[in-house]
Amino acid sequence: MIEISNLEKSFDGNQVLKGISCTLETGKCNLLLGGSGTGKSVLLSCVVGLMKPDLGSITFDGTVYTNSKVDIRQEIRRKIGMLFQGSALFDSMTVAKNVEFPLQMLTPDMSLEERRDRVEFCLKRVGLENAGNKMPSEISGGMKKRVGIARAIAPNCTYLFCDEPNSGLDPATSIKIDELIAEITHEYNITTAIITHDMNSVVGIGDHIIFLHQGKKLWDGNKEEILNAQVPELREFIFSSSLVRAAKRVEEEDGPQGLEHLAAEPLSEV
Ligand SMILES: Nc1ncnc2c1ncn2[C@@H]1O[C@H](COP(=O)(O)OP(=O)(O)OP(=O)(O)O)[C@@H](O)[C@H]1O
Repeated sequence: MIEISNLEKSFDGNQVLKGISCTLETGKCNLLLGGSGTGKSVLLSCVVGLMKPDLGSITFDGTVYTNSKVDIRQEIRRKIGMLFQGSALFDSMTVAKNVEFPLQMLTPDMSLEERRDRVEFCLKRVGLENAGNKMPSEISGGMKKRVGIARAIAPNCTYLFCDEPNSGLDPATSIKIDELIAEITHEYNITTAIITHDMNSVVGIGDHIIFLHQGKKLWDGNKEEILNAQVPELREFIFSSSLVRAAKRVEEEDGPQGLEHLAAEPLSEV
C-alpha cells in the first residue's frame, strides 16, 4: 500500500497540489480521476520520484520515501513499473529487446537464459508470444501498450503506474488493455495507479477511485459507489461523460440497463 499524506506542490506560486492525502491500495486498480489540469500527473510524478513535493510524505509499504536516503529511494524505484502514455518503446529494438531492457538495467546478476525466459513469460502473459521479433513500427497501438505492460512487469514490479493507458486507442482496444492491467494487478497483487479521465475505465476496473479537482482530493470510493456520490464536482464530471449520457438515454428508452452492462459487452482480442 502507498500512503500519500498532505502532499503539496507549487510552480512559481501556482499551487497545483493542495494537501492531498489518499492511499493506493495493494492488489487494486487505483484510478486517479479528474479533468484536465487537476494535478493527476503532478501527483503521480511526486509518487514516482520524478518531482519533489514541497510538503507532505509518501510511504511505500511502511517505508518513507520522501526525504529518505538515496539508497532507500533507489530500492523503492526498482520496484516501480511504468506504462507511459505513448508506450515509449525503443523504435530501434525488437519487441523482445524492449522487454529485456529493464532486466539488463535492474537485474545485472540474471543470466542470459533467465532473462530470455522472463521475456518469453512476460510476452506470453500479455498475449504477444509470437511478436518478440517484430519491430515497434510493425505492431498496432494496442500491441504497443501490451509490450509496454510486459516491459513494466518484467522486473517483477511491486507497484505499477500507468499514465492514461487508453490514450490513442479505440474504445474496444481500450477496454481490453484495461482488463489486462486489472488481471495482472489482481493476479500478482500489485499496487496499481492509473491516471484516467475515461468513465469506461471507471465502471470497468475502478477498484478504488480517487477523484481530484483543482488540486484537491474531493472523493474516493469504488465503481459501485461512484454513481451515487454526492459531490457536485464529481457528479458534473461523471454526467458530462458520453458513456454515462448514452447509458441514461438507453435507460430512459428501454428501462434500467446499468453502466456495467454497457462496459461488459464481449470483445474480440486486439
Ligand atoms: N513542470 C511544471 N511546471 C509548471 N507547471 C506545471 C508543471 N507540471 C504541471 N504544471 C501545471 O500543473 C497543473 C496540473 O497539471 P497536471 O499535468 O498534473 O494535470 P492533469 O490532471 O494530469 O491534466 P491532464 O489530464 O490534462 O493530463 C497544470 O496547471 C500544469 O500547467
